[in-house]
Amino acid sequence: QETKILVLIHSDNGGTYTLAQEVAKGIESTGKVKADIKLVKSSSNSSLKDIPVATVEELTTYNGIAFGSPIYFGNISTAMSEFLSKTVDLWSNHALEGMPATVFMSAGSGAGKELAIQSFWNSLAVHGMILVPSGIMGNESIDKTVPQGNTVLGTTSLASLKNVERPTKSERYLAKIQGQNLSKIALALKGTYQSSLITKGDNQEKNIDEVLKEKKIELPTVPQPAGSYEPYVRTGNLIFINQVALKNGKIVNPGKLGVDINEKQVNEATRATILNVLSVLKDAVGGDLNQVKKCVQLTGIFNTKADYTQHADLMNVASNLLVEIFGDKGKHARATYGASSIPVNSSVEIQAIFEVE
Ligand SMILES: Cc1cc2nc3c(=O)[nH]c(=O)nc-3n(C[C@H](O)[C@H](O)[C@H](O)COP(=O)(O)O)c2cc1C
Repeated sequence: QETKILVLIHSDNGGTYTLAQEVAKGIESTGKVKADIKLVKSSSNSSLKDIPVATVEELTTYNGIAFGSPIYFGNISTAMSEFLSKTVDLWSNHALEGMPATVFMSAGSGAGKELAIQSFWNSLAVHGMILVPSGIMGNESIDKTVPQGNTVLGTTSLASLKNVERPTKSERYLAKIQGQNLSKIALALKGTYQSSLITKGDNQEKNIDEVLKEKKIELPTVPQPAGSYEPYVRTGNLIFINQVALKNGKIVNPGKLGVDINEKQVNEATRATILNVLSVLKDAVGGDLNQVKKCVQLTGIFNTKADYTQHADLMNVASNLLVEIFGDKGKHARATYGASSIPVNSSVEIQAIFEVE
């Protein structure tokens, strides 16, 4: 299986992103690891707007994570902190334990730069991640005639010192070798800890009810049809299901993305929708989800504005959950698109086809 490292960042003005690009180059310089740069939240900044947004669920699919954020008051930035606060389920499932991580940060003056990385490390230590420091790696080669953002914990960049280009050449160099170091450690640790890369395979043998219990995923009651149709149709070994974001008789976060609701709210609605799909699927296989042989195809329809293009990121919430539950059997073909309206003002509709025994 391919070795992949996530470079997970928040950036306001692009400083963290510039460092992230160097970290990614360092990761890929080993020739054996692919680096994906993703944001913790979407950005309208022109240099950042095309970077994909990561989901919490996908963190476990990587072999290591390089975290990067601006320093806010000697600490993690607010957006990064918010993202980390959503990883409670991963934490209680020990999902990131033993995975290597490193931290780099973009500073203004550099005030509290080591404190900020150390504080970032607190959260990663609670997750049981293997923290990879920089030590004095590369310090012999940096330009000491100007202040640099080198720290023993990880690279920073002193963005507000204007007499030289920032991040400096030296800071970019340090970021690159920090990435390279993480890459080597990720390769060495690959397969030594229980990431979903391993459990995914295991899940194929595991009882799906146990997987759901372990992951604290509760399936809702089967939604009843709101019109002249069946909740599912089985033809041969294929089951066809269509659902919207109905939960306890109400639509979760109704409306149009970018007008009534934000991406996070659509993500919640998408999770509710795919859980409805699974609930109907369970009903269709007489209560035994172990009979599912394959998720064949998902189609995700989102209520978006005409110029919206990030449907694929929205749909990953559903796709990743299926892989998390069913392992390789959960991998599927997929289509996503935008619609100007969806029945009962749901922000999302999911169509699914499963092959069963
Ligand atoms: C609320 C806030 C607090 C900040 N606190 C610090 C700080 O304690 N130390 C520091 O060096 N820079 C501080 N900065 C400056 C940012 O770290 C700096 O602008 C950083 O380069 C932004 O990274 P970016 O270019 O990726 O957005 C702060 C900025 C903000 C908005």
